[in-house]
Amino acid sequence: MSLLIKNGTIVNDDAMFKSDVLVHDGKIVEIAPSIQPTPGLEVVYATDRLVIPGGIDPHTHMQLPFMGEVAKDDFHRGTEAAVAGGTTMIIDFVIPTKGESLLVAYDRWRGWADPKVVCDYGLSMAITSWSPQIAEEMAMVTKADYGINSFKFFLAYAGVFMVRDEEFYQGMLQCAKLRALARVHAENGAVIAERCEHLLSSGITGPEGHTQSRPEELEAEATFRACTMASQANCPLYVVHVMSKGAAAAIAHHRKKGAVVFGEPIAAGLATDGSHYYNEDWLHAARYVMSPPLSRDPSTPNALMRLLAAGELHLTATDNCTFDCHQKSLGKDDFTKIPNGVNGVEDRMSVVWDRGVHAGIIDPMKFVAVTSTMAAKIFNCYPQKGRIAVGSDADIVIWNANATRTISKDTHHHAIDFNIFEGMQVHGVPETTICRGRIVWANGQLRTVQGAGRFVPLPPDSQIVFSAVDNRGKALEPVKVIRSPYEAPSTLQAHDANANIVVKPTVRTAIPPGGASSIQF
Ligand SMILES: NC(=O)NCCC(=O)O
Ligand SMILES: [Zn+2]
Ligand SMILES: [Zn+2]
Repeated sequence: MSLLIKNGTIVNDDAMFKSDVLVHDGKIVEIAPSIQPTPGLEVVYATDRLVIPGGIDPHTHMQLPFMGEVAKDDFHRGTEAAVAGGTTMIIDFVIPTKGESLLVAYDRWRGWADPKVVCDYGLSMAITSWSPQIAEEMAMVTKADYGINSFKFFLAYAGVFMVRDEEFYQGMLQCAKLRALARVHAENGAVIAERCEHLLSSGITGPEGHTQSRPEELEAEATFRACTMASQANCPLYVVHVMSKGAAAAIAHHRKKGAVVFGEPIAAGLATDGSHYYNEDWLHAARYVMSPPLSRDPSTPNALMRLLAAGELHLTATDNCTFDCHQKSLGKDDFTKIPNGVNGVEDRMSVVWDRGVHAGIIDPMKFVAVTSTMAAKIFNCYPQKGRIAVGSDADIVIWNANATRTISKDTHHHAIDFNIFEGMQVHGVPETTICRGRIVWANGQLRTVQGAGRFVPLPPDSQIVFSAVDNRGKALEPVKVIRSPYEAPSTLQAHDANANIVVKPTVRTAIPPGGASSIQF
């Protein structure tokens, strides 16, 4: 099957130029200023439009069983929403229950996703408990048959997904050994659990309790701690859903010291804020419940976009994990029972264009970088994905930068009955979405086939993630001091003979490798 895209402006993360694009059998086979249509060739005109790599959303939770419910967008509805919004690949998470084999959980997720996806997808694996078997299985799933190259650790959701610091550290040592990326949900789960109890016992049962149980500094603290621990393990780290300025500052602090850390803001955090939790309409407020919560500081969304522009944050995702009004209402008497999660996969591209490019903060190339190319590089499927180039997969979006649309539950493709961006008018519209050479979205209509998407195995040792790690590791190697055997001073030897006499040795200060110390002994 062949397709010709004519008269468009190609945008990659590093260049923009006018050119035609010829697609054959799912791949881009030619890029040239003017390619002549041949009989039988389907031609799509992209005059005054941008031709961009399809979006890659590296953080979704389709049909996730969570908090006693199952997320409404399954791999079918969720990927339909994705392509309607200009995203052509998602990376979802296998999340085993505590103690469960990674291999068993992996098979379950593949069983859910493979028959349903309408676009390509990859998988990341959560580590929710620690044992020698889990360490061994981590090694197995990084092999080509399984195609996992990242592992996520939750520092929140006490008793469910949360791991202890020592488990997280062991997990990161194993990630570093396997050349896999560690990802972290960074919040202080222990303090949050305490605060939830305190708020409930003070009579605060509504969604405002959710945000008050998770002040921003608990995200900042956990982000700083995670970065520090990753640095000690010499393991690259990817912080998912960066929701606050404090968390972003922690990432920037560690990057300035040479750490390999990536930060991912999400569509919700870039376009809306935590004022919704205080809405007097309970259901309105509950719809926004997610963790970490949306920032209560109204200047945060713009600040996060500026940090993307400055390169202090690196790529965008959505954390798409949708629960409908009925599911949200299960927490009507207790905010800790409101299923956590919001939509985003359909609207991310438009939201980032609107708040980023249209607002004059980023240019179209940076837009491509933060919605597609960086994800492809970090998760090691570049340039198969994330680039308009000969040989790349024909995952392409024809983007109308001048059109606007109004986001609404009435027109979206999610399986839920509300949209957290309801009523928002956004500039930047995906007019045509092409997945591996097939048009799946055009003229406002889906043309998808269930199961037509493919699983994309993600190999370890991504260049952008691991190239600095070995040299960095040399500076962290343990230092041994070669000394002559210790001989006790004669005064000590004399007193040793008399056990009743306590000897106070001369006080001196030692400076251990890695920094000055005031330890006295
Ligand atoms: N974020 C959220 O509230 N729900 C999805 C699970 C997670 O990523 O923490
Ligand atoms: Zn999370
Ligand atoms: Zn998530």
